[in-house]
Amino acid sequence: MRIGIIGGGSIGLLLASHLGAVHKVSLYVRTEKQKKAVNENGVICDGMMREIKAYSNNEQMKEQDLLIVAVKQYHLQSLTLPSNPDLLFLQNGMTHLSFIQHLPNNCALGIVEHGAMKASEYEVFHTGNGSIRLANHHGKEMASQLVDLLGSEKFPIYFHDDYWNMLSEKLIINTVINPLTAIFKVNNKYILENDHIRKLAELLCEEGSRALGLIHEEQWQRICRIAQSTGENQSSMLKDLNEERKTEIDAICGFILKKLEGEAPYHNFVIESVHALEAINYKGEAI
Ligand SMILES: NC(=O)C1=CN([C@@H]2O[C@H](COP(=O)(O)OP(=O)(O)OC[C@H]3O[C@@H](n4cnc5c(N)ncnc54)[C@H](OP(=O)(O)O)[C@@H]3O)[C@@H](O)[C@H]2O)C=CC1
Ligand SMILES: CC(C)(CO)C(=O)C(=O)O
Repeated sequence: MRIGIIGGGSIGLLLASHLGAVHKVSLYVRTEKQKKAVNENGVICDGMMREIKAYSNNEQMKEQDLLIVAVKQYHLQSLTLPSNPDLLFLQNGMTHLSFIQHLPNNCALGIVEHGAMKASEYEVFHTGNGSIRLANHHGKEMASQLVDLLGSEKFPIYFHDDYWNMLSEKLIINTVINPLTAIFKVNNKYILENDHIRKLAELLCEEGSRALGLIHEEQWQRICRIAQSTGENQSSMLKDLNEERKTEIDAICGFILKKLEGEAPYHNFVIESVHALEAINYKGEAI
């Protein structure tokens, strides 16, 4: 299968390395510097090199059977996607649903439960072993076929029959753990270990569950399990702030706030707080 991966970040490089073992993978990047680096060095994941061809956006994109979109939510609008290949979107959050709904392509969605950290233009570390879940969105149903074609024992991929449930169950985790760990600059386990952060986490969980039609008590138990199992990790939002990048706060917490028509005071507070931290980074005011 000819697979194009758009975005040579942590997830794009991780996927290129794993899927490149079996499929013809092309990596679409937006800088000449990264294109040159990948074409000269391949993609290296945990020290293992895989030869991958990198292209600038749009070069031969329409010849791919499948395009996997691995850019951040806030970069989706910058993409020009050809109308024929099947598309698979892997973003955290849920604001991409409005972007996807108008696309003429067959579209599927996925959630990534791996941890990955980009170390250079062509190198990535697989920091948390997990799985990927896929569900159909619109057009020809392709998710179960992709599960069979792309999954392996080492890199498991599972089918989910309801994209809304699949994304909601990931979103509720991110809307609680990510902003609090980013604001307080703590690893995930502090959601449980610090009584004050825990109280705020429960309040965010209540708002998030209400917005998504999920049962609060069940979701709180899931969040506790994930905060424990990923206890030593930095959340992706904390990493974004530490590396002075924009965060996905609007795609994650902003989706909940919009669903509740602004009636979510704790979400409102964390959204403004994370934007304040982004602005402090941006202006170089951090102390
Ligand atoms: N990292 C992780 O462990 C996990 C990430 N996710 C989700 O996966 C998605 C991707 O995350 P992640 O890989 O970490 O993000 P990164 O920021 O590491 O990578 C995103 C990449 O997209 C590239 N990009 C942006 N715009 C374009 C464009 N127009 N054309 C081509 N490339 C473009 C960026 O390029 P440039 O470098 O030039 O800016 C960057 O390399 C996010 O929604 C995230 O929430 C989900 C679970 C875990
Ligand atoms: C599950 C969790 C919170 C792990 O860190 C995550 O998905 C993230 O950091 O974005």
